[in-house]
Amino acid sequence: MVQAATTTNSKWDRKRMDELEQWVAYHRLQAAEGKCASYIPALRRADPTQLGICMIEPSGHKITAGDWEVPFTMQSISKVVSFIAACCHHGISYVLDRVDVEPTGDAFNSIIRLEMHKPGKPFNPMINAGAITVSSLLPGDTPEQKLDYLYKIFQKITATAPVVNEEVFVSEWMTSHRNRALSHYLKDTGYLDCEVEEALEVYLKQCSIQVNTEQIALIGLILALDGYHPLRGEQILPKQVVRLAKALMLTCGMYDASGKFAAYVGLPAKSGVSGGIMTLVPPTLKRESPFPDGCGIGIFGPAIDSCGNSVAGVSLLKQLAHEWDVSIF
Ligand SMILES: NC(=O)CC[C@H](N)C(=O)O
Repeated sequence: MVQAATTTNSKWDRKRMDELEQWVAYHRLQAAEGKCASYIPALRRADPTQLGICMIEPSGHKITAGDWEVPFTMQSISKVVSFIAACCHHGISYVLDRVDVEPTGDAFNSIIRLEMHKPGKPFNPMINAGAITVSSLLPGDTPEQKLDYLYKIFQKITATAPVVNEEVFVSEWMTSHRNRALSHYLKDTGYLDCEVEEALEVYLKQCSIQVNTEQIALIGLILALDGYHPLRGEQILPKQVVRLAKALMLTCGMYDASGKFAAYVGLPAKSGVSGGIMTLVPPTLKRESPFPDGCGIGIFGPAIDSCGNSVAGVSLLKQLAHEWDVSIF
């Protein structure tokens, strides 16, 4: 049985919470530098001044600050879960025959490299082209069956049944011309395992799964522990698959800002255009670390920058990584 994450009140904990609250109050102001995504009409209405964070340790202990309970859609954070799901079913080499593991330095929805390189294999599963290929690889003959496989993995990690935000899904489905173009191109070059509209339905529904920072932090925690679920006391995902996913998060997870994020924060992370960021601190031998046993981190701050990353979220993470010395490097 999965225990609910708990909140304790030790002195040390109070200190970490107080620091986090102060940082959230400060970095919330940075949101003015960004804007809520507007190319998906339903995301336009988010409150750009919101910022929240949840951190979960292997004990289930939770540290939170700001707007951590606000629901948002996973968007590209879901790409990590679908990549893991496809690898769990097919094995790593089958998936990597169809999507590469190289960063692009281009925008997340860029189409340019598909035609510039032969064969037109998508560069990595964290950009839209690669993620749509991965969604098409999920097992099942229909979008429902493919999503069902993905939902089961989501549920195993978070102990909650995924809920798709239909409004966000429909809003993107109706306007997804670029993703449709990418999907047609992938179909033409043989990198789609089902029909265009089916792959798109799976991809856009997985992007529309509604979460809050706690669920995102929980997924991050399982990744930090190489697939081990400490609250279930069980290895729920294969170690090699999780390690590969983390390498991809580090090199490609923040799109064309992944290099800067690795340099200034130093943690594997994945962002989404709704303003979510999933990141994690692996267990460390440095016992003076505030998180020696590791932790998962979920962030929500809907004002994003030109790369599609939460402005306030990234700036909060820079301070947190610096002050608490949690970079993996
Ligand atoms: N960066 C993102 O979060 C992109 C996800 C979004 N659903 C899209 O395909 O455009």
